[in-house]
Amino acid sequence: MLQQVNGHNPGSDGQAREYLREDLQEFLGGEVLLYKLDDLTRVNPVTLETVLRCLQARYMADTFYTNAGCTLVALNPFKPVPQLYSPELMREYHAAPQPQKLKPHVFTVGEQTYRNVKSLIEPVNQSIVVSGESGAGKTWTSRCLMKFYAVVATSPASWESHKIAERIEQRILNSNPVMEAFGNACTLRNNNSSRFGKFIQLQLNRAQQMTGAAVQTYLLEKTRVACQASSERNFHIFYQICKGASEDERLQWHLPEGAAFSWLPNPERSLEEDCFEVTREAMLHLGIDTPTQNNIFKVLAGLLHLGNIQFAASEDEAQPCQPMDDAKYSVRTAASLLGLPEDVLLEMVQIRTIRAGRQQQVFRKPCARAECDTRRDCLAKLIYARLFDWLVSVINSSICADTDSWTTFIGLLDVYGFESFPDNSLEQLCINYANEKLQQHFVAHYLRAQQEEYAVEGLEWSFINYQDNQPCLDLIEGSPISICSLINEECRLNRPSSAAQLQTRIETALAGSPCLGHNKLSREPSFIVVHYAGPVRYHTAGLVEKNKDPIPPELTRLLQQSQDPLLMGLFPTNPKEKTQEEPPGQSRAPVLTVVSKFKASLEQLLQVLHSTTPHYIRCIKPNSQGQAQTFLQEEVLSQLEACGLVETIHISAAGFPIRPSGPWLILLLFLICGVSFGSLCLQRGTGHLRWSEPSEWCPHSEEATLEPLIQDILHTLPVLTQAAAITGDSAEAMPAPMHCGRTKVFMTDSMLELLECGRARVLEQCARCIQGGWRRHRHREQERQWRAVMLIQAAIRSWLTRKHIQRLHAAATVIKRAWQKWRIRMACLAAKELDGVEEKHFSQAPCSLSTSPLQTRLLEAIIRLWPLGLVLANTAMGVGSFQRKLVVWACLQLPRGSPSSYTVQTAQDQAGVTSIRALPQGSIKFHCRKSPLRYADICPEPSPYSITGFNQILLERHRLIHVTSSAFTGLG
Ligand SMILES: Nc1ncnc2c1ncn2[C@@H]1O[C@H](COP(=O)(O)OP(=O)(O)OP(=O)(O)O)[C@@H](O)[C@H]1O
Repeated sequence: MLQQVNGHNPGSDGQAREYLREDLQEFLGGEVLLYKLDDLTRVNPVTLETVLRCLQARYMADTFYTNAGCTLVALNPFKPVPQLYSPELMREYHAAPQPQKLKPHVFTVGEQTYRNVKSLIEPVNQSIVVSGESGAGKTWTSRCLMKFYAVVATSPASWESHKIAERIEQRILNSNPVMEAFGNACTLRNNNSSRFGKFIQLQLNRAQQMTGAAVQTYLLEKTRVACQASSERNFHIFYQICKGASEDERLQWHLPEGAAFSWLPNPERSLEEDCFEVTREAMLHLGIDTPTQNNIFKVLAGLLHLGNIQFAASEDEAQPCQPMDDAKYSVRTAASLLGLPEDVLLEMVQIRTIRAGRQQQVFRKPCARAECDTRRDCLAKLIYARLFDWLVSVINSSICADTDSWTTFIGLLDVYGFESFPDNSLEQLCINYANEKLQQHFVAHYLRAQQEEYAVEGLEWSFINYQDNQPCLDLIEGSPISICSLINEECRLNRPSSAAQLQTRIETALAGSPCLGHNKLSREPSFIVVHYAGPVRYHTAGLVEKNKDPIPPELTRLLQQSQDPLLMGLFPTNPKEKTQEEPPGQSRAPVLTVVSKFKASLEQLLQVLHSTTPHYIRCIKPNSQGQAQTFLQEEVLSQLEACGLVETIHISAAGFPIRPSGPWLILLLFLICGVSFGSLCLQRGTGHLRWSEPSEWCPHSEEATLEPLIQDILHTLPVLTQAAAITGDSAEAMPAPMHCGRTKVFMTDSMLELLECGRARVLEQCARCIQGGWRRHRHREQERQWRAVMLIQAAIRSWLTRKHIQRLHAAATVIKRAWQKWRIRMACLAAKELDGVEEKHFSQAPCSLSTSPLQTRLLEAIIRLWPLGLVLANTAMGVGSFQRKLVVWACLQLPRGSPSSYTVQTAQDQAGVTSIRALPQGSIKFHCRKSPLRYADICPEPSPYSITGFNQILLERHRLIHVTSSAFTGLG
């Protein structure tokens, strides 16, 4: 046995009951804090009582959302909880890595669907089915979801596109108050009850931004325009115009303050939905300008006056019934507001036109008082239904995106809740039929399909009983005989319908159905249908007429004569348009009854739902009085029973209710076991893995490949489990079950959690590995770049140095030239400094000497004796100036070229040589202390001389003679 419900083998009934009682006591009396249980699958045992107690505990702790496996249970708080729906919270759920780990919320469902669309795993389109009884909070929930998508599915790309997206979202949100004003009404169960069903398709583009929306409506309860149950009200819009119109508008629309209208019951009740300004504002945003709005409200005022036309019974059948005295004003006003001639309007209501015979001769038959009332009501219903449809089309044209601008959608289905009144008719039958269909979708999609799949896949599964409503659906819509088919047949038979006859037909033809009942004590003809949400008794009186919904053709023709611009648009005089109002015999098309039209639209809706991944939100009404903090167990219990929540939890808890968010499992298998991506694909909604090419399916080969793969994972599990236990990731250290079917892998939520942990670890390792590799690569790259930078720097430096040296050379040349000039000048100056007398003689001597070979020889002889010569030259006595010079010249071996290349200075007043100077020998060299390379830290070799040349002082009196160069350090 693979699964056991609540952990027990179904043994004997008594024993099982005993176990259950013990479990129940243990659970309820135990330490478990019920309000902390976010998921009802953790309730143990799963019974109505435990589920109820858990929901109650959470409700009293102001926790309104609870997971129940695949379903979200939403309890109506009946009080404002603004912090629960703030944009910040929406963003928090949107940004959360795993929104499922946050507290259960309608935003979790919203985010999950949004991520599913993003993941692009088939089926990409999503739908959210919001169900529950009237007043449970379906419309509120849908509104919340729309606001959520308006916040999260916006375009952050550019300011302009953001503005466009904002405008679209605003329009989509503005459609709510308009549709609620025209389609909602205050009923006994809900002050703002939707009197129509709607499917809102939120259209997303490739970037998953909301680009538009489309609204599909179902079965507006148009009878409410002319007939309201006691303590109920007409559609909100009538009260809005009566309460919110300005003085001018009141005059125009003939709505004086405090005026009584028979179709406006309970006007004294003030609701927050009566806000006329909100509706007008929203209409304006949707592109309905003020003149058109005024036209609409004028027509609605006309309908209110039409309702005040009461007829007096005619004593003569041949004479038409006349309106009562006080109704004449109403006839006049209604006619003027509807743009119709007063007499024609009255005549059309009073007199029926009959066509008979082959020539289609026209006969006029005055109607009885009741029929006059019916025709009047029919006129009002016809106008209101057309107006509502027109409004929906205007809304759609305002919010709908071009077909090529959106690729995916999220559908929100908000249909009227299950209804059961003391007096139920065709409207309730249709509403409850729709609810049965949706329940069937849930049962088929989730409860039955999942269990059947386990069987097909070869898993051992102990089937859980659930309430399958298929027999009920068979009773209502089945083929060949069902309630719908019988009612339709009555319509086609074109005979006076009898309520008793219809009851008998239904009872006889459908006697075998387990869902058909009959209250023998009831005197009124009726039948009982045992719906999944409980038995409902439907009265057969008027059922066939309502199903026919006959619209006398003369009424349509009347409205085609209207001079009112709005009615002219609603009732065009288009001969091509063939409606069901055409007299029988002129059209061969089968008569479209209300039931057949509704059935067709439901089928269409179900087709859409089947093509999407469904998500379910069950709204629960904690009490029928609409009071906060009041949890009435009995009322909630009946709702839990009705929606089969306990069965859902059973299957979710015991089964494999994985709802993965993306291709994580494939990735995990790929990482852990090396499976290629192509070989597996994930089937969303069920959370099952299957092979990607079912056409090439070969069970044996597949099993052969899949089985070891799964075994590998199962072997990895203990490791994962231990790691999870160490890190405290998962509370349960026991390996969770995972099973391999023929073509799919099945696993539970805890298993999913475990695998998620393993995947996170593997991904972390991979990330580290990638990071290491990347760092190494980056380091190498940086080194390469560093070297290149050095090279470039060196090249630039050497270029700069070359440039600098060239500049220095140029400068040196300039300096050299200047120096040479200066030296010559200095030499001249130096020469002038010397003793002038001897100079004159002496200056010629070298020239003569230089030319005389004798002198040359003499000099060569003396040259070796220069030290002695110097001494002689230095003696003050006995040696003349010229001789002294000669001796010095000879001793020092001074060059013989230019006579100005040396000077011998003598003192005038003193004997002897004062100084001997020579002009610089050789070239001037500049040495710098620092390298001209800009950044190089290189010092030149220290040089003993900074500058050579200039004056060589060979002999200086009063000092020692240095035959070395004087240092001119300052010139460096
Ligand atoms: N989450 C919520 N927070 C606060 N109030 C809520 C919430 N949900 C519902 N309500 C209250 O309950 C009322 C009924 O809710 P709503 O109109 O959504 O019910 P419904 O299921 O759509 O009913 P119907 O089928 O008749 O249209 C709302 O007008 C609102 O006052």
